[in-house]
Amino acid sequence: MSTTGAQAPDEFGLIAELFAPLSAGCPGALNLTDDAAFLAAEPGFDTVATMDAMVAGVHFLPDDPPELIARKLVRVNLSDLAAKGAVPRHLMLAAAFPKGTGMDWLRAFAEGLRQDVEEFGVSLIGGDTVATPGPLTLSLTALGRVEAGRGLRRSGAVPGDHVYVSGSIGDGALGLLAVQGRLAGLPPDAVATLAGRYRLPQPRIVLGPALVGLARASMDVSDGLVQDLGHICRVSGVSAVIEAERVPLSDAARAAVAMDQSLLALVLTGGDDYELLFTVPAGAARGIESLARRTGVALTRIGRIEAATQAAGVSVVDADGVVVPLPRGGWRHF
Ligand SMILES: Nc1ncnc2c1ncn2[C@@H]1O[C@H](COP(=O)(O)OP(=O)(O)O)[C@@H](O)[C@H]1O
Ligand SMILES: Cc1ncc(C[n+]2csc(CCOP(=O)(O)OP(=O)(O)O)c2C)c(N)n1
Ligand SMILES: [Mg+2]
Ligand SMILES: [Mg+2]
Ligand SMILES: [Mg+2]
Repeated sequence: MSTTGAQAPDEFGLIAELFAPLSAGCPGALNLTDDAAFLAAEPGFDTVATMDAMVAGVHFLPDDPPELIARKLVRVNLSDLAAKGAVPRHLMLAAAFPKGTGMDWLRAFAEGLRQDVEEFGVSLIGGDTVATPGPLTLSLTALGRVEAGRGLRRSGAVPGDHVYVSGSIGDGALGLLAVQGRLAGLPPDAVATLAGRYRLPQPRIVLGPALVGLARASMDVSDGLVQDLGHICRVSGVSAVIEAERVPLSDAARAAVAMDQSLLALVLTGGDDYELLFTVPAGAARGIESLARRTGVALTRIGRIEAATQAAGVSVVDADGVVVPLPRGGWRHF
């Protein structure tokens, strides 16, 4: 690689050394030496395309480890593909690195990408690399495939459906508090677990495709459980009730809420979960149980779909059926 010094990246050397090896699984990417990549259309499949951006200070902390920033970027996108029932195939990365970013940082970032490209069996087929006077800004496009016409949508929930969520809710939002040192009093192993869930979400890439033909509506939880279920409700023309005590909490999150009850609202609305939220007909409970066993992912019924009441009407009720007041449903950038 031609650089003017060990720590001075050069745009084309960077692409050749750090990113081109990640394209190896896709011959049409031409080793990242052309204007664009060529992807053969696959008969019988729909291509599913999604894009999420991440900005330092907004989605992660500027001094988070570069490997984990890269892997979180991959995972938040694969989470969207999983939510559509799609199997991930290709990634495209637009990266705006702050001027002065050193080669060590960039190598570590590419190493994180490499780990997840390998783990999830995808290829980096293109992108763009620029320098910015602003904060680190990353955008990833993820392409996947699903049997034609069978992809899962946010629309399709009907009154009487049961609402399910995968894994546990609230760890990501609590994890941000953990990495900021704002969960003093929590045992160190719980702090570490929550921090890990914030920095390295686990996209449900096996569960998502297995929900095809089973879920009536599906999305991933990124902004916050309540707000995101509101999106399903709005496009499905229904409302929903979440029973707060049914929402699955990890042991670490349970310990945090036991320490400070006010954290329950953060669990329900804080986001950064990257779990799947879906509805199924009431009679599908056995199918869901066996799916949970097969995938090893906990699937918990947290509520029900009802006829539309108000716009995006999601209410959260406690064990006595009393509405739990929440200041907001989830994260909003604006
Ligand atoms: N700047 C944009 N240009 C085009 N489409 C966008 C833009 N921002 C968001 N979208 C689209 O709006 C929809 C909702 O986006 P978003 O709330 O970010 O979904 P998610 O939380 O799953 O990433 C998606 O279909 C997304 O592709
Ligand atoms: C440093 C930091 N502050 C705050 C948050 C909380 N946060 C920022 S964006 C966001 C929502 C998810 O990001 P978004 O860009 O909306 O992704 P999408 O919903 O499009 O998948 C959350 C919960 C965070 N992850 N990191
Ligand atoms: Mg998005
Ligand atoms: Mg999503
Ligand atoms: Mg969002």
